[in-house]
Amino acid sequence: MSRALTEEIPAGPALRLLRDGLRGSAPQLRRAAAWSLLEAAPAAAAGAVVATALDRGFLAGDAGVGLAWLALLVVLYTLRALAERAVFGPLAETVEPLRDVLVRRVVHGSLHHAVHRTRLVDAAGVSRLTTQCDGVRGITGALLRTARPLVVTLFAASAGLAALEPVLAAIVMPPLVLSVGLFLLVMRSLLRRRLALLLAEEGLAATGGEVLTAGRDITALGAEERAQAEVAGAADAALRASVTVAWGEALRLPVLLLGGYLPMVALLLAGPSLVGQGTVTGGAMVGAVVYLTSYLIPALRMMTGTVAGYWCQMRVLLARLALATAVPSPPAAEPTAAAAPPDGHGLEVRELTFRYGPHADPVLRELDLRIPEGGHLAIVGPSGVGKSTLAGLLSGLERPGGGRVLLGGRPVTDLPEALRCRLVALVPQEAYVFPGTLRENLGYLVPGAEDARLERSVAAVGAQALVHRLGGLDAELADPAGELSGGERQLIALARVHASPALVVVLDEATSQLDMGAEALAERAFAERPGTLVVVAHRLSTAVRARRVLLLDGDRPVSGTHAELLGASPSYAALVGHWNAGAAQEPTVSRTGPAGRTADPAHA
Ligand SMILES: Nc1ncnc2c1ncn2[C@@H]1O[C@H](COP(=O)(O)OP(=O)(O)OP(=O)(O)O)[C@@H](O)[C@H]1O
Repeated sequence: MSRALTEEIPAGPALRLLRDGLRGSAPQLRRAAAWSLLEAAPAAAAGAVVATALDRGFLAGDAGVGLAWLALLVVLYTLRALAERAVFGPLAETVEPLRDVLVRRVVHGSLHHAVHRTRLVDAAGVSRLTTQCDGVRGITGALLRTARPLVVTLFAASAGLAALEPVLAAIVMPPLVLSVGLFLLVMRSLLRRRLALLLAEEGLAATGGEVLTAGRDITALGAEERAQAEVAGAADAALRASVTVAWGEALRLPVLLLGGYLPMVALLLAGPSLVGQGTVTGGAMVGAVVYLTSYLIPALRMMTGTVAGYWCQMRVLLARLALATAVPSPPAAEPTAAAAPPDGHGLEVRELTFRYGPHADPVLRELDLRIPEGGHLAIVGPSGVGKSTLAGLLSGLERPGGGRVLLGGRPVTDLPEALRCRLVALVPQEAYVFPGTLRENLGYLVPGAEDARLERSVAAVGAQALVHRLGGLDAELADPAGELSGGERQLIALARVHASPALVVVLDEATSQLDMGAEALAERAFAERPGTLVVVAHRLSTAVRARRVLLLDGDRPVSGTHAELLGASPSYAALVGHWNAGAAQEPTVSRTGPAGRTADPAHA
């Protein structure tokens, strides 16, 4: 087995994931263990009961006594059936929370990778992972149903045999203990071989699937031989892995022979002379055989077969989940730097460079920009030039590839996340309104806020009519995406951020679905709110209202007031011309905007 393969299925994270998933289920597992003791009653007593039934009943010529003792077995098996039934409750209460923990990990990990773009996350991948969570739940349930009674049976039958006749236990136990030890030793290699087979089979299925779906392309490119070689290679690998597993499985035989059949032969060889000498009774001999054949040998067979198989599948699934959901632990912050709050809420961008992939062209290249505390900047530029990217960088959601983004003199991405989320709010174009009451939605960034504060923000951004129509702050939004228009959702998101304590607000086309009047009102509300405001402009009027405008235009970003840029930048003038042409469809844009606020070139 290759080293790479073993590394692909690390045990540590898989076992940690299982431990985390079972952490809250200790009481349920204790309850299941308690029922297991009752379940073990027949395994502990069967040999002794049979021995007594023989010695005192059937062999002593009193069949009634023998039958009475055998009736005790019926009682014990009935108790075991009741215990088996009762154990399902705690088992369900164990495996369901385990599944929930795993699904939460999947969601958390997927969101983390999607947000930080550290891994490609698609719906099919997430759904595959949640199916694997179900797999772990099922196998854990199966393991708890099989491995738990198996262990209990091994101990109970051994103890029963020792109590029945120590001489016979001395014959049976040493090879049995040796075989269990041997199995635990070979289990590791068996597990590795089964894991290798599973991976090889998956590899074969994946290669075969790819070749089948790309059949036309393969024919068009004349790549039949190569495709055939790839499938044949994967099939060979699966075949080799199967042979290795078969050899590994063969190890079960010596384990069974040593632990099960060798004691049986020893009992049969030693039995007649022991019985003849009167060292043991005939009933005890039969009782020992009952322990061995009815409990110990089946338990050994189960341990080396079914349980090992379940455990192997479980390890694979858990390892997959652990790898897929692992998120890097946040870098340790410098203690003093992390503690220092930013000095004010002005933004400064120094030689900022950003690209989405290591080999992609930079979206932003060595950009310099200053937005003083309380400043109001509009970002404009053609589609795809990097406006939203810059908005994400200013908010600290993206980490610069080169250069720095400083908030109050401190790199914005270095701020403790809770502080950054309190200080900076980004409102994207796609407003998110979640199912819940309007109050919960509006107060999401200020938990426990008084209604008056929320209502002030609602009024400021012009959402009163909407809130009134929905039925006030208590109104329940069951399906916001279905029952609210895009513009209405934007109004709620705007009011939510307006009510928040954020000192830096970045609106990324956050008013794009409002009409011009509503947009002007909302922007004025934010301009009048204390703090620094950055608006990615959807319309010319936004740029006109801002104190300063940044035009992103390829490698030559320029900034100034609207009037300055109109005179100095042909690109800006062209953009304005283009906007004006588009605005002819909409109500006229005045120089001061509907809110009557004149752009002030004197303030940056
Ligand atoms: N997650 C991403 N991965 C790779 N490339 C991206 C990603 N997001 C954006 N880009 C690319 O980066 C460039 C800038 O995108 P951005 O969304 O910042 O532009 P924009 O100016 O806001 O565009 P628009 O006005 O159309 O919203 C575009 O070429 C875009 O395709």
